[in-house]
Amino acid sequence: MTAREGGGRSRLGETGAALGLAWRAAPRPLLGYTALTATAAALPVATAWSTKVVLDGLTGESARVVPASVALACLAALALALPHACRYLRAELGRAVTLHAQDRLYTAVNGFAGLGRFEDPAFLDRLRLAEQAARHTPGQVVEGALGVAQSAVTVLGFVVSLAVISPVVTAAVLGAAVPTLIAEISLSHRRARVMWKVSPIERREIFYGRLLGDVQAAKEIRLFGLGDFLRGRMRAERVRANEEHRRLDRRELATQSALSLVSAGAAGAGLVLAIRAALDGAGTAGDVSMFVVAVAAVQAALGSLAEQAARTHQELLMFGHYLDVGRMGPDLPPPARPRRLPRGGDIELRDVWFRYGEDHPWILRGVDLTIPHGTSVALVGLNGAGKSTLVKLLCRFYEPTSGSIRWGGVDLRDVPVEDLRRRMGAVFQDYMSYDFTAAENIGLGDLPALGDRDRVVAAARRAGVDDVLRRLPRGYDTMLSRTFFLEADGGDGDGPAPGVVLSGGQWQRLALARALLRDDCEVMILDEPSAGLDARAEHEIHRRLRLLRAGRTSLLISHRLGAVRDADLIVVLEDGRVAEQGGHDELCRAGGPYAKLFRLQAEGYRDEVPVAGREP
Ligand SMILES: Nc1ncnc2c1ncn2[C@@H]1O[C@H](COP(=O)(O)OP(=O)(O)OP(=O)(O)O)[C@@H](O)[C@H]1O
Repeated sequence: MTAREGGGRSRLGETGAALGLAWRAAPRPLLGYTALTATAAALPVATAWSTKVVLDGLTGESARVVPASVALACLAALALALPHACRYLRAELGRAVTLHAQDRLYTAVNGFAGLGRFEDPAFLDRLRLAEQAARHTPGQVVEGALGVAQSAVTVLGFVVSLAVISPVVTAAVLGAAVPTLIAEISLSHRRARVMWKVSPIERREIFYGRLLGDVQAAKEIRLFGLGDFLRGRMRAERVRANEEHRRLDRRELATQSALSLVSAGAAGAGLVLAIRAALDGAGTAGDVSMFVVAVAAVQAALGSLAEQAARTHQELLMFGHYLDVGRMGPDLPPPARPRRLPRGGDIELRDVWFRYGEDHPWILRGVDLTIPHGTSVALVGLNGAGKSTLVKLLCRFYEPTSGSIRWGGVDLRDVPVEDLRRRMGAVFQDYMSYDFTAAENIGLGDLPALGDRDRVVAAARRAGVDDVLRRLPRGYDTMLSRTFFLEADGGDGDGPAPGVVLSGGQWQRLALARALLRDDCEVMILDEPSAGLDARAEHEIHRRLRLLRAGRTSLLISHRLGAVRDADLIVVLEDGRVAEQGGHDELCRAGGPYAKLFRLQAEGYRDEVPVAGREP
């Protein structure tokens, strides 16, 4: 169990951080809310004293019945108005704090330059709890802290009032509240532990829920009849989570019922004593009223104090996850002495070893490779050979486990990662299809060009997708989504225009256009850029890419060897090592793995071409 789950750390720092965040997000609502809470804290004590004076006035023990009655009426009006004002300020505070906290959280998340953390289940659980905490916790901590302060002021006021009447009963009432406080804090620890425990369960449940509603998954789910299977799994996860929550609820029920009995016993005994004292002439009717109100109020305030303290404590445990994500620091250590990437250098991999984690197998086992500047290099190899992994290392999504990658002699680890990525363009195998308009889908490749329609169209032309996009219902402004409407369409009299779904190959060309938008990039990475294209489109794309590659370094991964044969250098990866490299003719002559693969593919094509004059 970690310190976070066990809650062994002091919560003082976290309280300070949450209050600081609330102060920075919304100082005025915070001040207003604090002032109203202070008023609400004093209200019950003032009301009880006014009631006592009125009652004593009615029985002839006091002459201040009229001013006390007026005060009572004013206090009643205030008691009615206060909750509404409090609710408004609380909501205002909550909105501002959520905005601020979420923004900070995702700024921190965007700061993680690598991919490793996003593949770590412990990090994903922490992030989920941090997201929850960002949405609710700072506001609830403020509410809880002020609630605790309010209850403490109320308790103090009544304890003083009660002590004037009976010190013994005061001690008994206070004593009965101590176990409540301890039990509530212990329960809050347990609640936080349960939340940590059910987090992976709930993440899986969310995953199943998303699958069941996902348009891309819908085809396979229906075809393979997976709906009930997935629903069953989702249900099973909820049942498991419910079981954990139920166990906790039962423990709470038992503890809190026992503690309520203790409190009720103390209050009953005190009441008997107060009535007997009044009957014996040792007190007034006002004293009895004061006593009854004070005991009830002290118990209620102590109960509320314990509950607020426990809830705040639990929120702080969750808030710890939020703070942890913010304090994680960079996943890729920034260079101690940053260096500039030289223009136009070769890229060299020197004895690069890589595995995704300590308990994962080696994927790259001592890769030595030079990618000369301005050349086109093709990377080929069987599935799982490590081609995409090598590309991910070039983009510095991960660091080599050992060895180094140099650009013009400069180790990539010595270069700020943003500088490196600014010099690169890429189409990944698992490219993104954003639920945005067609123009935005391309413009995201270079944000300054997002509103530059000429550049967007030029990139679409280069990727051979311009015609397709022009023919869409709203041209480049068509929403490429069946999930969202174009926001600007929301108020149209005819109703919003539905989005459009592109074909796989059209999406792929769009992804290519996105990469090509960065026309000044020095290294272009194309990981299977034509896997989804028809033969004519593939031929056309490769012709265009050859033109575009001129003068810049390109790295092409493809299983279609016909597409890579004109590359300046073909590199064959096998078992995490460079098995051979050279030009197409040279490798064919060598008769190694490339030649075998090429022959295999060529034979496949030969068989499909019917011989003229003969029936197939
Ligand atoms: N994020 C990851 N975490 C753990 N293992 C991974 C990850 N990504 C890839 N691998 C593993 O690394 C190996 C190489 O994968 P990689 O995607 O680099 O191969 P590839 O040569 O590009 O294959 P393909 O031709 O099928 O695209 C595979 O065995 C894969 O299971």
